[in-house]
Amino acid sequence: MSRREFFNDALFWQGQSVDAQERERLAGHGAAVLWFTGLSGAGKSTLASAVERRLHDLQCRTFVLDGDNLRHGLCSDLGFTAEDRHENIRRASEVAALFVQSGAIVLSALISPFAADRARARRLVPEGRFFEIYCNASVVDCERRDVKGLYRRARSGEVRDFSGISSPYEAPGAPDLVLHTARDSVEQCVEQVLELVLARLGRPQGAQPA
Ligand SMILES: Nc1ncnc2c1ncn2[C@@H]1O[C@H](COP(=O)(O)OS(=O)(=O)O)[C@@H](OP(=O)(O)O)[C@H]1O
Ligand SMILES: Nc1ncnc2c1ncn2[C@@H]1O[C@H](COP(=O)(O)OP(=O)(O)O)[C@@H](O)[C@H]1O
Repeated sequence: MSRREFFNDALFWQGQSVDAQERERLAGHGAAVLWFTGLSGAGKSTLASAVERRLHDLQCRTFVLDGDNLRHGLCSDLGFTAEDRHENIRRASEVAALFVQSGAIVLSALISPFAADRARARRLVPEGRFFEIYCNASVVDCERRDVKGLYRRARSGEVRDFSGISSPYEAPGAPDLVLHTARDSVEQCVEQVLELVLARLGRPQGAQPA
């Protein structure tokens, strides 16, 4: 990046004015947040990593944010009370915004049960760069999968404050995309995500419509 490009980027991110042409050029880089939300077991991690693989094939730079890399480090002091979840999502949102500034596509795979927290995450990135992707699978469907055995432990009371059972999950009212993960296959859901992202951000060279 030249000094001029760097300077313009800095102005852009400080919210100061750059001329329209320059803004257009900056908007041309593919940075964005794909914010997957849904119950535990709804398919967020599976889809975030499958979409990430496809984006790598398109030479996009990506970063996945999920419980594994956040709750073991940056958020290791947090549990699952509403207060701790607000803070978890606040930190994740700030990290996502930083990665967007670096030009990456961030794929967030957190339950993020509260609409207000997701709305704040959206506000931290430039307009049109945040995609709320609702992995829509019911408690019944997720419990049937019970990928990690957590539903069973939540039903027995061993795990407390469990989303969808003993802690609320606010489904998105107007998400950018709804994936019916108990109806459609992983491959079908991945195609739906890519279609949305490529349509809104523009196709990197070599990307073909599905
Ligand atoms: N009480 C309770 N409720 C929900 N989830 C629980 C709980 N305890 C542990 N886990 C595991 O933690 C993962 C969810 O962490 P998140 O950071 O995504 O949660 S949140 O966004 O702050 O609500 C979640 O991961 P996923 O299953 O991938 O969603 C669970 O494996
Ligand atoms: N369309 C689909 N999208 C995502 N996952 C699916 C789909 N169909 C079946 N699955 C399965 O559901 C499970 C979802 O688990 P996971 O991705 O860990 O969910 P989450 O990250 O939301 O907790 C996986 O075992 C996955 O193979």
